[in-house]
Amino acid sequence: MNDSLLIAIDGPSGSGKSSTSRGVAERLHLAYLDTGSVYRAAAVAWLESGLPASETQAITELVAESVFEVGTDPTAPTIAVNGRDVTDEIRDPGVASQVSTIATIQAIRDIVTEQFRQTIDAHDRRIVVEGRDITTVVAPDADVRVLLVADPTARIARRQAELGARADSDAVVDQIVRRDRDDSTVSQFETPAEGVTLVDSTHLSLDEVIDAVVALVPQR
Ligand SMILES: Nc1ncnc2c1ncn2[C@@H]1O[C@H](COP(=O)(O)OP(=O)(O)O)[C@@H](O)[C@H]1O
Ligand SMILES: Nc1ccn([C@H]2C[C@H](O)[C@@H](COP(=O)(O)OP(=O)(O)O)O2)c(=O)n1
Repeated sequence: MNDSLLIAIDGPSGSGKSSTSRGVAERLHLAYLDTGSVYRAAAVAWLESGLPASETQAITELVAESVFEVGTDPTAPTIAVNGRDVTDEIRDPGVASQVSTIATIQAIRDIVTEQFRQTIDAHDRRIVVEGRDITTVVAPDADVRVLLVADPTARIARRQAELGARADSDAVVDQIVRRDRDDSTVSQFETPAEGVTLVDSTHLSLDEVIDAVVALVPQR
């Protein structure tokens, strides 16, 4: 019997991918892979290196030589690069504002995509994977494929609420609107690809979104 259950969730920044994916993984006892955390950890390594953004070849080599370790427990996801835990550091606004430089280098996408597929296989394809190109590139053959969207105003408000006192309005808008624009030059996460279910979370609670995704799991 094939009991794989691979759930792919894509969407723009602040649409609720991480919260939803973690909730679905917990409910269905699946592992959880936050692919964005790897792009963010690669950005941490690059920013530390001091290489200019124009040095794409050297940045690609740096990422190729880096070792990423992703903790896939949905209750406590972690990310380390070259043996250093950067779980908290990857959320710094300075990383969020620069990460698209990494994410728009196609050679880097190819390297990490291969690593994501290895992680999926290492979990016998019982995993929820979230990002921007999971339904289209990383795992287009997933059992459940969802594009999770929400109005930009809702996404900005959510991110501001999350950052609380740390929130700088201009920076939050930049991280949502400008970053999505940059990221969408390399991934298609604004309209659902064929076979992908669109879920709009603008007026749904987190529990309702989790219910909507769980309801898509094929019964066998
Ligand atoms: N359906 C929802 N309704 C209200 N707030 C939500 C919902 N889903 C997520 N959030 C909140 O919005 C913020 C961004 O969610 P997150 O899961 O980090 O989004 P993403 O991974 O897509 O960037 C978090 O603070 C989260 O708690
Ligand atoms: N599969 C993926 C995952 C993330 N990315 C890019 C897009 C973002 O700029 C960064 C960080 O992604 P992340 O999902 O952590 O971003 P948000 O939390 O949604 O704001 O990586 C990507 O290009 N492809």
